[in-house]
Amino acid sequence: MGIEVIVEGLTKSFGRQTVWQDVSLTLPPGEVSVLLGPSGTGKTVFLKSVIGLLKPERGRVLVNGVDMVNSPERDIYEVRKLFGLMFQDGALFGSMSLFDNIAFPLREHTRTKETKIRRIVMERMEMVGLLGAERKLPGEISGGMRKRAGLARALVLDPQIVLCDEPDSGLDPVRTSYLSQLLIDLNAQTDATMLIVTHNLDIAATVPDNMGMLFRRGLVAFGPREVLLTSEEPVVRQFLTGRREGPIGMSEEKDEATLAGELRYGAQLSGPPGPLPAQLEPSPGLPARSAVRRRQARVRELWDELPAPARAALGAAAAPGPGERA
Ligand SMILES: Nc1ncnc2c1ncn2[C@@H]1O[C@H](COP(=O)(O)OP(=O)(O)OP(=O)(O)O)[C@@H](O)[C@H]1O
Repeated sequence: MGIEVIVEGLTKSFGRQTVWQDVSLTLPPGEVSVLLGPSGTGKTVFLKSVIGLLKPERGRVLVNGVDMVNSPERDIYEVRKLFGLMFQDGALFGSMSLFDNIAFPLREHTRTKETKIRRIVMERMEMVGLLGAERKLPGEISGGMRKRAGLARALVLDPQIVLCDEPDSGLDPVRTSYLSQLLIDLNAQTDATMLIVTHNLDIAATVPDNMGMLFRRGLVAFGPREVLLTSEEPVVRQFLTGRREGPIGMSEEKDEATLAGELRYGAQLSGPPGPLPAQLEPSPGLPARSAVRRRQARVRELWDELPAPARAALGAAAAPGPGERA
């Protein structure tokens, strides 16, 4: 099972510019979480802070008992091995085949024999639907395939926490839908804790168990997806429904994929309260996600703190039973 990530009171500045302050949230083990936010709100800076590549001035990030902000570099380096990272641009080496790109972390960080490397790489390539493309160079394949190769590479060391930085950037809505399904399928197969940073509403509406949103130097909210999807907070409503009127201005403009997602989900979310967009299920033949059962138990514990619209969206079946209330 994936590992819990606890973020407490995190504040990050560059010189006099505060990117965000006092951010606290917990990524529940094995669940999929999405961090939304307009461009430039510091989502990438947040990911880099979680793995200890950037140093916030205040707060801590606890992973496996190690504080990724304040611990000695040696300890942070060890814990970083638990993470798989998928970067925005895939970050593949242009002169290496896909096979060699995906094998790279194994060759670089382990003493695994080539026969075993081959088995692991082929398994991961199969997971992301890239079998047959082993010999291709990154420049010879589509953007969607490059993303999937980046994801396969993030998975070769069997990470317990997977961080994806805008996995959808540059993808059309159809490819983004395939990618959304792939993220859920990978979670079903690995049970890793996943954090996806995005401003894509297709992913936000259909993939995560939990959602949060960064806006103007703060975390607006973080919690079960139903909390954000039913939130009355003006900035959250505007972001999720794509209205021009609201606190988000031109300087925090959205990209094409965001607008396409809004066409699909905006109407559903801005209309009168109704069923939320359904969360994706793993593809047929894959195991059920273990996170679902754990999340149900967690939601029952949280129940009394949840806003009424979120409880309504979760439905009476999610409520704690008579002797279960704290
Ligand atoms: N190393 C750095 N030095 C100085 N400023 C930085 C550095 N890295 C990021 N920033 C600033 O921090 C802010 C947040 O950047 P970040 O890339 O995290 O935003 P984002 O939410 O990921 O944006 P996008 O959605 O467009 O990728 C920006 O104003 C950026 O210029």
